Amino acid sequence: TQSTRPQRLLSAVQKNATRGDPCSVVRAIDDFCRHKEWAMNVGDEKGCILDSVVSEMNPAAVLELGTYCGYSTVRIARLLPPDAKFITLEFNPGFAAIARQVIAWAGLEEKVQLVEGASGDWIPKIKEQFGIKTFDLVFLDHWKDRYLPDTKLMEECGLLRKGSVLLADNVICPGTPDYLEYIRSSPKYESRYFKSHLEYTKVEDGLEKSIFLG
Ligand SMILES: Nc1ncnc2c1ncn2CCCCCNC(=O)c1cc(-c2ccc(F)cc2)cc(O)c1O
Ligand SMILES: [Mg+2]
Repeated sequence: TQSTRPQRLLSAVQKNATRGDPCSVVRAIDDFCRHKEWAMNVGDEKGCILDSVVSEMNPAAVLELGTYCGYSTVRIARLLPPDAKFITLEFNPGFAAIARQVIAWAGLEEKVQLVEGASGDWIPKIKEQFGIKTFDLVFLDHWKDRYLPDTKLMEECGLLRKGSVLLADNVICPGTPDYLEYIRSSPKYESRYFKSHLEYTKVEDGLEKSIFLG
């Protein structure tokens, strides 16, 4: 049977990366996506911006919306302190199955809790299910028309505290116009745009970093 792109990406990791070495997993995926098949990972250029935000925050609790193959999951988890809580939500079971194996190849399965389901269903249950009060960092990389409703939902569920950071991928391409309009005009957030490029291309894209002011 025909393999899927995530399956071919996983094969490239298993062939070219060293077990237990997150950086070699990141490099293997970037090489595969740049030279063999494009895939919608945050990529190396925006990934460095993600790294700097994670390192600067040293977060105790992180939420990722949209795991895909686990590329950004590995980038984030490799930088977290040992007792940090990291939840990543993936809607597509096929993607989740690949991501689990990519995360395991990197040796980071102990640091990540991959939950299968839709963000809108899970966000209201996170507090009770995972014993998390608030998130220090949320990385939004799922359906672009879910960024705004899910941000409002996280506010309503009390998952954000003064200083929580939302980092949103793809605010230019594919674009999240309603989210940008809200977050940049809301007095509850202080926002900054990090100009970059769509992963593995010359097309403009960027990350929007927004600090919740409470
Ligand atoms: N837990 C959950 N809840 C709700 N939805 C959930 C979910 N978990 C997953 N999804 C469903 C998200 C599916 C993938 C989202 N990402 C994207 O759609 C995406 C697309 C591009 C792209 C750009 C230019 C092009 F020409 C083509 C594609 C680039 C990116 O960096 C992207 O992140
Ligand atoms: Mg993305």
